[in-house]
Amino acid sequence: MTKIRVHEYAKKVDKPSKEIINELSKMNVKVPNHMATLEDTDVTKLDGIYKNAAAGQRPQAKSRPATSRPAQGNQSRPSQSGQSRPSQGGQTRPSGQSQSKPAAPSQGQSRSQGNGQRPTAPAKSGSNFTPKAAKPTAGPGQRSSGRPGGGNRNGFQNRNRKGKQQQPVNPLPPMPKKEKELPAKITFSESLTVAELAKKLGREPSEVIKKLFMLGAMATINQELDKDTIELICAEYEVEVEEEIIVDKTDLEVYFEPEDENLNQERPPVVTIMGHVDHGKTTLLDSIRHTKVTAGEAGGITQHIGAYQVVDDNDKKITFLDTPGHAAFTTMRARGAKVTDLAIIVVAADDGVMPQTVEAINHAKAAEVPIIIAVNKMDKPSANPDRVMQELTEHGLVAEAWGGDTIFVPISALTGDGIDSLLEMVLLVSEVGELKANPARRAIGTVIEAELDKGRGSVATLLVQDGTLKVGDPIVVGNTFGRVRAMVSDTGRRAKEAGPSTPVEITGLNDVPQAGDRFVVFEDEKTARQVGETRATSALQVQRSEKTRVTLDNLFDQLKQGEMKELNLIVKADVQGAVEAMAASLLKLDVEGVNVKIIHTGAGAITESDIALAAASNAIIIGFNVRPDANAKRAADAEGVDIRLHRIIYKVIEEIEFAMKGLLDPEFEEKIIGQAEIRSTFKVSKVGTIAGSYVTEGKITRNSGVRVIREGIVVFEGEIDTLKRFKDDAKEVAKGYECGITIKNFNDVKELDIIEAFIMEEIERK
Ligand SMILES: Nc1nc2c(ncn2[C@@H]2O[C@H](COP(=O)(O)OP(=O)(O)OP(=O)(O)O)[C@@H](O)[C@H]2O)c(=O)[nH]1
Repeated sequence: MTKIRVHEYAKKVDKPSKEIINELSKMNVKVPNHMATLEDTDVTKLDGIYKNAAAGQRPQAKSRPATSRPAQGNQSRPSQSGQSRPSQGGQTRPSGQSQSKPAAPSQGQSRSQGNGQRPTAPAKSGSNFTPKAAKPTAGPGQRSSGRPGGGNRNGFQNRNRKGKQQQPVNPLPPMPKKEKELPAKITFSESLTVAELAKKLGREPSEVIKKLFMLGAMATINQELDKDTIELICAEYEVEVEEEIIVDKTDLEVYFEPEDENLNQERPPVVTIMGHVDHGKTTLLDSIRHTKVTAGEAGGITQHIGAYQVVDDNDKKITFLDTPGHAAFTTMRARGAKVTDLAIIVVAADDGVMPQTVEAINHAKAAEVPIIIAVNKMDKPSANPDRVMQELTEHGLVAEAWGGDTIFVPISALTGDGIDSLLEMVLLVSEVGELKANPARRAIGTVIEAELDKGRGSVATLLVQDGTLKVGDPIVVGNTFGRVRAMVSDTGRRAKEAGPSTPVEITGLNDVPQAGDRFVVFEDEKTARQVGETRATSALQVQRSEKTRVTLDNLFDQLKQGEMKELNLIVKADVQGAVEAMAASLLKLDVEGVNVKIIHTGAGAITESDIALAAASNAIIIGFNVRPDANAKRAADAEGVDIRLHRIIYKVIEEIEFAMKGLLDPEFEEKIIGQAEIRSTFKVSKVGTIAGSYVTEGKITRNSGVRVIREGIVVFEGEIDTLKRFKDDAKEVAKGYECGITIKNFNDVKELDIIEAFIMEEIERK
């Protein structure tokens, strides 16, 4: 509401400004002139006097229809109409007095005023009052019957006998507005403007402003109020207030906030086995799986889904993440530690602590995961567990036997010795960690592995970290979504549900998520779809903006480094894990002057869109265990896109490294410098055939390369042996001159052959 000036108000109520100024002065409000602005509080007071007119004509028009029942109005209308009744009854219409009263009910909106005035209208104009009322302001004079007319007349009377009028008017303002009931509670997020708060409270903004003023704060209607002020005002009204924290539904991390701990139950620990190459990770994982899983599952064939669960002799479960052990998979292993409760670090007793042992320790420490050291290969005569313990103290892992708190378990992954006690220790450590989850909640967890399966579509191995995942659940996985169509357990059996710490393979997603992505089950499919789609869109946007940023960075780098080169790669592999491992290794390639940029990665076949991207960005495509489909092959041929297909990771890396080094060699481009036409040939013993030529274009130089062209076909390409002008050797012969040319290792020159001379020029790298 903007502030109103005296003359504006006067116009509104159809009174002279002077009268308004007088009224104000009676209220002890001093205004200098008709241009003065009125405070909201003063307007409210004036409204108390002039409400009838101030309410404007529109409300009257609305209330018209009601006037057709003025007679019954008497019985039917409550309060205000009641007040007007006596006057109607007594003095009948003509009078201003009778109307002045109804006019007064200050805020009484259209309806109530209408009631008050109704009697006048019907009395004078009968049935035709309605149309007239539609043009309210026109002629108050003629339209004495119309509402505005009535209003005016009121006004006259007001003006004429202000004194008398004042009496009845003044008592009325106190007559409270029909105040809306206050709400029991209001909510807001971050802040509210005065107007918004007033609306929520069902009060006039002016009232809230007044309250603020009383509290010592000057505020305008559009002013933002902070949390404290909102609380203060609400306290004044005794209304409960609550700040709503706006939750980003699409942020999956939000769902990982711990819920009510009382509902939590014990859950199996999730364990990752890490260690140096050849120290026995795979053997240990296999050994555990075979002794425990297959023993329990009579004849069951364990399928590889990136994780499995074992049950110990006391029916306690342990989940193992079967992360690949190759050094190139560091990325995935590091990620494995994120969902891991406990890390077993395998150290071969005959080999001791090696670089990757240290790396593994650092990953586990970074993830704040307890470590158990499995001293492996104890069956070997060369096993020296003391050395392992000794070496590990340097990395802050001191064995219990030596006064520290790190558990060391001597084992032989090969013979199975010590594995039971290793599992026992795992359970012991996890008991201390009090691993809990609430099987009753909707599932959340992490993707361990995902791939595109020809028959089944997107297949993802999920680790349920909390809650229970069920077939049919609407789910968002990373930037993909869907409904859990089918679930397969680590033992290859169909499952209907999977509780906390259970790995399970699911189908039903619209796309292939990435290893390490979070998943969340939603209440309904619609929400899941919305969240999934929003995430996919924003991921795409981020990807796009990153791409632009990279280009800008490159520009800067190029300026800085003078000659900066980049190798754009697109990496496709059969499984997401391999994609990531390869991408990580490729990014590590360190060839001076060349930057590797992986512009796109993905699991699945090489597609036409990959080719399009490669063509647009001048990229090479690396395919690991995948092939381009027919369309992609055609497109690649057409666009000249280079696709490298491999089955062994290190070969990929080697090849790219080699190519990168090759890229550093200078690049040359052929430049044709001239042409000569052979006019005659001379055979000279010892020298060979001399081509007597006439230079028709450019020049022929002694050191240029030459091509012999016969009827448009290149018959030979080589170097000049001798270039003579008459009997003398010449360095170069220009256009319009004759010369004798012999070509190295080529004597089959013929008359009318064209000799094209070219040089190889070094070109600047792009
Ligand atoms: N004697 C003996 N040999 C073992 C034991 N554990 C593993 N090996 C052998 O050590 C070699 C390497 O074992 P892997 O299990 O492949 O080792 P890894 O750590 O998984 O190796 P990467 O997968 O290459 O990282 C294999 O030849 C195993 O048979 C053990 O307890 N005793």
